[in-house]
Amino acid sequence: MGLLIDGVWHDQWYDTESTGGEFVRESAQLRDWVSADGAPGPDGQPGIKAEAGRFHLYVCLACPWAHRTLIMRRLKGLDALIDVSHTSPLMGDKGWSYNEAEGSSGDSINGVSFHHELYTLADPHYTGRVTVPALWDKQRKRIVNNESAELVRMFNSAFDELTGNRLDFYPEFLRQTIDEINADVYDNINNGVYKAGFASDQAVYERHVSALFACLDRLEARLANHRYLAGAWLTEADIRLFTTLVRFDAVYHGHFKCNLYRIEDYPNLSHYLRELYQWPGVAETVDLDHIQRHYYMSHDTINPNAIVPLGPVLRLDRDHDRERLASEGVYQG
Ligand SMILES: N[C@@H](CCC(=O)N[C@@H](CS)C(=O)NCC(=O)O)C(=O)O
Repeated sequence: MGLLIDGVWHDQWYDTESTGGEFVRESAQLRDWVSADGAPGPDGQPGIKAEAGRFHLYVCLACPWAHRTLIMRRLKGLDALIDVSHTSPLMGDKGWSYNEAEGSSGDSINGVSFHHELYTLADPHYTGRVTVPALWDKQRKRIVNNESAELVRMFNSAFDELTGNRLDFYPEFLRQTIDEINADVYDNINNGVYKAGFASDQAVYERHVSALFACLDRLEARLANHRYLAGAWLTEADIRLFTTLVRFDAVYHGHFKCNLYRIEDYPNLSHYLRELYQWPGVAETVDLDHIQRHYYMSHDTINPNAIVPLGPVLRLDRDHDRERLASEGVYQG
């Protein structure tokens, strides 16, 4: 675990002392945008034209942010257009590695041993955290974008002409609802588990765990009469919630002490989780072995002996009862 300062790697745990025990996530810095015609991104980010075979996705299979991009890649039929390398699940003192002996795929594009080398290949003076996912441009030999929320949006539409896949996970008529849900879910759940788990102060931990479970209660109520978060359509909001839910009972409940309840204890959330897990293509993106090994073996301030628990047994392929609610599936643009 560490970061680059002026292109030099420093092994350093998150600094929660200067923030009163709070984990504060740094914003992603690389924000160029892949679009169908090379047009700029929605906030004016420099655009790059979508092309088959030009981009490579670097992920860690354990990472919930990277997992969003892997699901979108699969559901949008991009597997043949965007190839992938995955890191070792273990994040050691040099950060993410491509050590095949530990379960990485290796880096088939640049042949680097450590993920931070990709950041300094294009910018030898890079300063900041070195994160997955990262989308690599083979032509310009640099990371295009390292913000998963934006990669999800690009994958949703930029390659449609090339794939013929018109599934729209962010349809115009649902955007306001999706944006509102995303904001709540990001702050209290996706990032909420990290704010609880990395807190180094009792009161800070308690505040974030309380906010997390208050949000889970809101979602549980919503899912009583909505098949998906935005209603009858499956959208990116569901994909973004799924990657945290699927890690919850296996990791966040124990390792991050988010343990008032398990997802299994919520009737609607647990059945919803199983429906999404069983959605064609999704289960193949879930690697619970990498997920558990990553968290329990990479955070030595939290779990110094790096013992990985044997349970829980999740059985995500059990039946679910979500058919009782109306579904429109994914909107076709
Ligand atoms: N905003 C980024 C966050 C990505 C992120 O924090 N990834 C974690 C893995 S789960 C990471 O690489 N952390 C390394 C670090 O913080 O040093 C995104 O959503 O893409």
